[in-house]
Amino acid sequence: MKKSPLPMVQNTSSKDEKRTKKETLVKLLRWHFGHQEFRGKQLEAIEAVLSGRDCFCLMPTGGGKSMCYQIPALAKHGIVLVVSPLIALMENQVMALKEKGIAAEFLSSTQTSNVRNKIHEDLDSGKPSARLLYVTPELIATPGFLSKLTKIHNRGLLSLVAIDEAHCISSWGHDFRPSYRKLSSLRNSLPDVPVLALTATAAPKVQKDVIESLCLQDPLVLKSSFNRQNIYYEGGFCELVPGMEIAVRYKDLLHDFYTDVSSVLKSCGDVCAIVYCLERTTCDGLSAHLSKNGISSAAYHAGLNNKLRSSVLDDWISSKIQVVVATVAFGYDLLYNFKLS
Ligand SMILES: Nc1ncnc2c1ncn2[C@@H]1O[C@H](COP(=O)(O)OP(=O)(O)OP(=O)(O)O)[C@@H](O)[C@H]1O
Repeated sequence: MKKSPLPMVQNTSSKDEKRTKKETLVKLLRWHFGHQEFRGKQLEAIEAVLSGRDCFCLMPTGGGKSMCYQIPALAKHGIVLVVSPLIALMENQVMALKEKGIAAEFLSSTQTSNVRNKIHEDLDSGKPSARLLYVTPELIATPGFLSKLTKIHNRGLLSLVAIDEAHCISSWGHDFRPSYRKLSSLRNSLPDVPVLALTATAAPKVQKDVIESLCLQDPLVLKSSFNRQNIYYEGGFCELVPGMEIAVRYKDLLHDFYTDVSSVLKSCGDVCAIVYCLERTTCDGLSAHLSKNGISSAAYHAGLNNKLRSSVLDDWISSKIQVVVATVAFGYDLLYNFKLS
């Protein structure tokens, strides 16, 4: 169902008007997304970009980063351009927005030329219906697309550029993507469009690199707390605390961490689990220990060939095995190669 539009935010400055602005934004949040209040630094980020200021926003995974550009798309005339590293993520977000009656599109090589042409026609029209346009950094790097963006901007129709997973721009980050570095061309071509960089990667080196590479000007830097209420830090060896979902224990204080992991898993019952380790040899050793103790498990790391990795992943997803003992290669493959792309 398509909802009728709510009032746009006006560019005003007095205290009363500021309150009205906030109320309007909260109304948009409730009306379109059904959330009662903004979380963490969302409102600050939204207000910053709506006032035309660049913003660097650090929020934990699942912290609600997308709201920081989705609300501005509804609050202001024009299009919000969202740069996202994964087609699967773009597709998911666009689908979810369309279900809420919000006009959003993505452009990717996976679409038929018919679909792409329709989106381009909409963008070329003086009054595009799309409020959010999701694209990959590779598309931004093409001269044709950049000149299209410039035309949209010259018609006063580009309100914000949001760079999701902005840590991909930094070679210090864990997901470096060379095409992200070319995003600096956006600042040159669209000098007065505010840029919002969003990431969950907290390293100061990465933050500095993102801000410099994107040529953010006097950005508002926002950092949400990464403290999770459901994570409990233990001083020594003890049992999982009732009501707490996760307990953190110091490995060095444990007599035998293989045995400890094994008994924690057993106490959790018939649940599936991922145990992350820093080294491949630890994955192999711990997985063998768990299997010997009656917990069906397999190791997963970059030292195994693709076929074996894929079959471990399938076995875990289909619950044939209960536990995967993995290096970070597991999360990366899951997201980028096998199931979600
Ligand atoms: N103000 C809010 N109140 C309640 N729920 C919210 C609020 N903002 C966002 N959410 C919900 O939080 C969840 C995570 O949001 P979102 O996907 O934007 O997080 P994210 O920070 O982009 O995560 P990721 O790092 O995985 O990309 C979603 O289900 C979203 O609807």
